[in-house]
Amino acid sequence: MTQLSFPTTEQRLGLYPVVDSVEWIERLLKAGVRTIQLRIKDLPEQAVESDIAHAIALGRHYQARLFINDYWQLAIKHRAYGVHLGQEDLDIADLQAISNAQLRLGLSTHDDAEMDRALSYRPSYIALGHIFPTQTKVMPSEPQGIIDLKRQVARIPDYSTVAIGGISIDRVPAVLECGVGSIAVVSAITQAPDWLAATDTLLQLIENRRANDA
Ligand SMILES: Cc1ncc(COP(=O)(O)OP(=O)(O)O)c(N)n1
Ligand SMILES: Cc1ncsc1CCOP(=O)(O)O
Ligand SMILES: [Mg+2]
Repeated sequence: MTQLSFPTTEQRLGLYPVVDSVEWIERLLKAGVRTIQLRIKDLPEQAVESDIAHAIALGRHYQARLFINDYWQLAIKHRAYGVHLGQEDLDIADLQAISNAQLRLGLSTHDDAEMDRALSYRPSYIALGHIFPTQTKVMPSEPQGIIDLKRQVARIPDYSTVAIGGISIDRVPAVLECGVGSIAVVSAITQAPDWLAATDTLLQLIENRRANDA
């Protein structure tokens, strides 16, 4: 087997919205977001291919870092910037194919053992979480919390890291204090009464820049 190797990505990926439609991808790219994930769950490949292809084309147009969740074959086929996989996905995905295609790889971790496993693949980034309780995904484990996040980020100071799970705007300063390079959010944007205002505030807090008026 050839050695697995994945391209690096920025150590600080900044604000990282995770969304479930091309409409959200387009409006957030227009607003100035530059790291983003399309996360469509549990549909057959043929039902999602055109949305995935469209999202990847938009990512390219806006020169953004567009990650595809789960659907790694389609991400390879349409040449996405990167793929995000969880621990269960690792059991079935062909990492060699992702490496051969030179897509960036992001991996989820929930504890030290999962981080050790993830590090053995030398991915482009490591996601940590869920940090706080979340309504967006049913989680089998307890939230990690801030103290564990800080300890785990300190374990891998040279890695690109992403915190996810229950991160509301008011929790962002405490999460940034942990030294993490990126904050992934779903509901802080998609459930906000004013998504553009929320995106603007998150960009200011995390990247020290303003959103474009959409
Ligand atoms: C940035 C980021 N972190 C974690 C996840 C969760 O991935 P996974 O554990 O595979 O769960 P699903 O998202 O597939 O339900 C993520 N998508 N993005
Ligand atoms: C996909 C995912 N993986 C771990 S937590 C989570 C959902 C995060 O959503 P929210 O930001 O709304 O808590
Ligand atoms: Mg997954």
